[in-house]
Amino acid sequence: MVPMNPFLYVAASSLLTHYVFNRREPTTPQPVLATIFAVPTLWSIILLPQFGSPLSAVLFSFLIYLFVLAFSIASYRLSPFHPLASFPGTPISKLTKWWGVWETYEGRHYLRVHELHKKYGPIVRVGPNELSIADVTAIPAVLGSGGLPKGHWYGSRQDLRASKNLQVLNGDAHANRRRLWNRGLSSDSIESYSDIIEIRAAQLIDCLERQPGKICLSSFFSRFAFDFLGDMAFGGGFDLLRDGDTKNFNGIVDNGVLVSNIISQVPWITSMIHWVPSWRIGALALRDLGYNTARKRLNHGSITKDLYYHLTDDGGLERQKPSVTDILSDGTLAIVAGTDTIKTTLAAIFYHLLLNPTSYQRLQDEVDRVFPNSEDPMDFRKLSEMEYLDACINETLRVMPSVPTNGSRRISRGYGPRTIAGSVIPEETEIFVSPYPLHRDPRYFSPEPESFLPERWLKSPSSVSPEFRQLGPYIHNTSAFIPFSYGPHNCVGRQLAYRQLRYVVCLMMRRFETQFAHGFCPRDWIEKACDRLVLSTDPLPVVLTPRTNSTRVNCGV
Ligand code: HEM
Repeated sequence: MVPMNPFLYVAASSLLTHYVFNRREPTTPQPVLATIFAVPTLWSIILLPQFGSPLSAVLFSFLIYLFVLAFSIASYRLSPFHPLASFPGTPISKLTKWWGVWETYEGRHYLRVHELHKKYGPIVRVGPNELSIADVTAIPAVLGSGGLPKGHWYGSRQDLRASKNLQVLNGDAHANRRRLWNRGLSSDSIESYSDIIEIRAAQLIDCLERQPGKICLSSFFSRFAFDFLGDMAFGGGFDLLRDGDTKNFNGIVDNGVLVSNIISQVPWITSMIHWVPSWRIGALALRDLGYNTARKRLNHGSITKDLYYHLTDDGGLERQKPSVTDILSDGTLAIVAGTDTIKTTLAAIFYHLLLNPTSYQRLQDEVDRVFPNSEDPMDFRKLSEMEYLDACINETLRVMPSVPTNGSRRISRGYGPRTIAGSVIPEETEIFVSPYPLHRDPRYFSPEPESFLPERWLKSPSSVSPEFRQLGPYIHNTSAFIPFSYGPHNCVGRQLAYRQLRYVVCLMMRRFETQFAHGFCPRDWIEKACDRLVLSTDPLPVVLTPRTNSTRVNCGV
């Protein structure tokens, strides 16, 4: 029998669709698209006798169905009945994740989330089913061992047609792969990569000495990072300092990570990446760069004990050899994780030092004191004892962590609610614990948490200036300092990163006086830093002047 009131029937099927999707949240677009196409199509056939014209029946069914579905979803998400209703946030963030897509596209997502925390406090609803928590107690509870498994955010980091890389794995599979990475980045392995740091850093200085006038410092840091990573992980192969970025490796990484970062806001569309040509090209180019580089390395076999020597278990320490497809998928991760982070951090260190001449001078003095003879080799042990150098590096990673957001964790269905940072959080909630808002929280870093003040890291009271003490009460909670994340999924390259950063910064300070280039606007540079998982910055134009013995004396040695 034809229904008396077609509106009610179509509307009821919309509400039923919402109920079903709410109970069994789809993780791929296919069931969503199939349902919202199939249900109104069916109604238009049933209602055809009532409307006479097929066009009117189709229009009516689709309009009513989609309108009621959208209305129902929106009302539920904004209603007091939603499981996350008690958590503050803007109406738009409660309503949809598409605001996050836009902000991510613009690269401002990390700044918006920080603003939301400043306005609403430590727990903020940043999506219909997502919270951002900026509270130190959430770090072990969410990211620590015994914390939560990775959330849907990580799904978008995965090429669906390939093996999972280390970053997206969970549980035992992650622990097994991580063991290989741990060996490749253990203290002994890092010791063996020190020669590569020295050679590539010397080549960087050589290149810079040959550049007259204004140069883009970040571009040279990027070349250094690529060349070092290529030698350390794949036994060589990039040589950007020698040839320039002729194959556009930087562009490939930038485009590839932009795509996955946008998709990570709405991970259920990951499989649609292949429907949008520019996304597909960007993602595939990055995947191919990682695959081909790793494949070439595997074909050559292990000549030195590089990272891939350990990832392929050429030392024969595992009961079962890792599979080739798994090893290949880690190639892209190695490139993205080990190049952009170093480039951005080096550029950010110089940016902050140049903006703060007192800090620059104090670091210069320390460098000249520890290495008084400009030709002496730099001993890595001495570098790790340079308190002010580490203070500058840590302060940069605090105010401008090169990974400002981190991936999400999730309370899985069936595991019940969890109490985190004093609040009961229902299951099926995605949770972000991000460095950026934590590092700028006055409860953890004071005085002036938003300012670059390396002195806050100095341990002995005698090294802290009276000016610093006058700024206000001192709070320094390093438990809230997580630029390398925390727990079993933290950065496996942390120690290697410090080694590179210390060496390059110190060598640059020994060899050059650095100034911002004429006309450079520091404010624009920092405001344009975009979150692409790793912060992506504009070029950093500077002028370098080689230091002579007389300038060293003038600098207080
Ligand atoms: C300043 C430099 C660096 C910073 C700030 C940094 C930061 C991070 C962060 C925050 C994560 C966790 C990302 C997530 O939420 O999943 C991570 C993971 C990772 N990083 Fe780094 N990183 C740096 C340098 C490096 C270097 C030099 C390597 C060497 C190749 C490296 C390799 C990795 C790998 C393989 C992972 C994945 C670990 C896992 O999932 O178990 N990183 N890094």
